Amino acid sequence: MAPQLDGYFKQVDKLSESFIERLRKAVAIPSVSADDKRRPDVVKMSEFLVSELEALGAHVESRPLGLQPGKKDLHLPPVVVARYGDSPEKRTLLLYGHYDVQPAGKSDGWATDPFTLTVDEKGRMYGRGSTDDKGPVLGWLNAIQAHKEAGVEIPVNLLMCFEGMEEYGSEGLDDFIEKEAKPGGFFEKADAVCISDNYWLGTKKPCLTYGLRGCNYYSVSISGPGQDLHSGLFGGSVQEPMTDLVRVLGTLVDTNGKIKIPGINEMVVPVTEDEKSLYADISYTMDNLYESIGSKTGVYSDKENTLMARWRYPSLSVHGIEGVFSDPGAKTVIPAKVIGKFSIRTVPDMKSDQVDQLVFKYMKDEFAKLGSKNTISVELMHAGNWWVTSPKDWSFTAAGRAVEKVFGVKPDLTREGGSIPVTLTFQKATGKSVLLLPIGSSTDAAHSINEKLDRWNYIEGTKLLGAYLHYLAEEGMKA
Ligand SMILES: C[C@H](N)C(=O)N[C@@H](Cc1c[nH]cn1)C(=O)O
Ligand SMILES: [Zn+2]
Ligand SMILES: [Zn+2]
Repeated sequence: MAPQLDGYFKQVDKLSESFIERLRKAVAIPSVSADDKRRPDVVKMSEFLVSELEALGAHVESRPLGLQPGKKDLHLPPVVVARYGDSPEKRTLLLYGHYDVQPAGKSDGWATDPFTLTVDEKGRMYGRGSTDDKGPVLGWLNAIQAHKEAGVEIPVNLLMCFEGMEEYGSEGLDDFIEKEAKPGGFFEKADAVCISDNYWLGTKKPCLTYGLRGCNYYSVSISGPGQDLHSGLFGGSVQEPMTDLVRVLGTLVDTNGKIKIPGINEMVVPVTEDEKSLYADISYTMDNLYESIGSKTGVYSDKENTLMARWRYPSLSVHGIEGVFSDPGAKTVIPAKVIGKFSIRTVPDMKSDQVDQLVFKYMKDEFAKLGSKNTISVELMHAGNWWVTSPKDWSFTAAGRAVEKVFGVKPDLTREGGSIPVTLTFQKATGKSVLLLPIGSSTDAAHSINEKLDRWNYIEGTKLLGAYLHYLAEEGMKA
């Protein structure tokens, strides 16, 4: 195996500039799933993937998902499914990734245009989607290309599933996966599933991830006046929706992240001594946190509590308010209707529907305490489940060997604070091992301004993804 991998690695290095060009083209397509006006760009991004995969010789299909629930005449972007290799002698790996991105605008504070890949002198490649998740998705395509051009056979069959709504709760994908995993479906032959869509704990040491938090995302809308009002003419004589909203939002969570909604924390499984002992070996320091967040404003001063807060406890974040004055300057307006957005990251054993009921009741009760004549409505916008698995199967072993081969270290075993809604769906629908194999680092600023992927992570990460396929084939023979 080793000489074959050496040929593959050399080819990855040779092709590295073309891989960066591939990422440049992908980042230039603003495939923002949360913005209805950008839907044609999300579709364009799916077409880009189709043409890149076809050029590599894969069998590719663009599958429609129908209309987006709750939206009039707006179609969901297609799921791109592909097959590369179909040998009955080989194991089959199903890859999942997403080609949509979070919203981004220069006015948010980006140093460069978010949809122009900008590479600096240190090899940091800035652009929306560079690390989440266009870079890792293209990493798989790069791995196929480098194998082909090096004349090295890929020792497993590949199935691919790339979606365009992950950043909006993977609308419509659960049913699709369940159907395609059944006999006769596109994913029927999958022996394992691998997802590259999260991040290392630091900047140098790779990790294998065996857990994710879920995410229940809510909107709370408060309205009163029939239109926006002049605060000089009406301030003091009308009840203001914005005042009510900030007061109810302010009751959700305290400064140290404690969720104030009764019943939520009670659903969390207690920490065992065994679990506590796992944290000691993880390579993580408080400086890793400070480097990632760009400040020293963490809640805890030790790594155990910091990691537990990220991985195994729920959190509640307030994200924004629609309908407000948010430009520079001083506008004296009373907004007539405001919509707050917040989400709860869920963990074992929280039940999504029960969380919803607790949230709805709490918001209603807190609003009632204000004695306001305005009206409130709270809705769940989307929800995705948490997922935890055992990191001890053949796929994790294969990935651990690939990390050692490419990076010369044993990977950390981690859980992830973020969410990938369909992970549990893949596990349940296929009944197979699901592994998260990230290539991005803790400083990549996914979802934030100045998102980036380091050239080193992209290229060495492509080597890692390719090497994993070889060790998977080996481990698959033993399993
Ligand atoms: C971890 C993954 N790359 C990611 O960013 N997932 C999103 C998924 C999501 C859930 N609601 C909206 N988007 C996340 O964790 O926020
Ligand atoms: Zn994301
Ligand atoms: Zn992602």
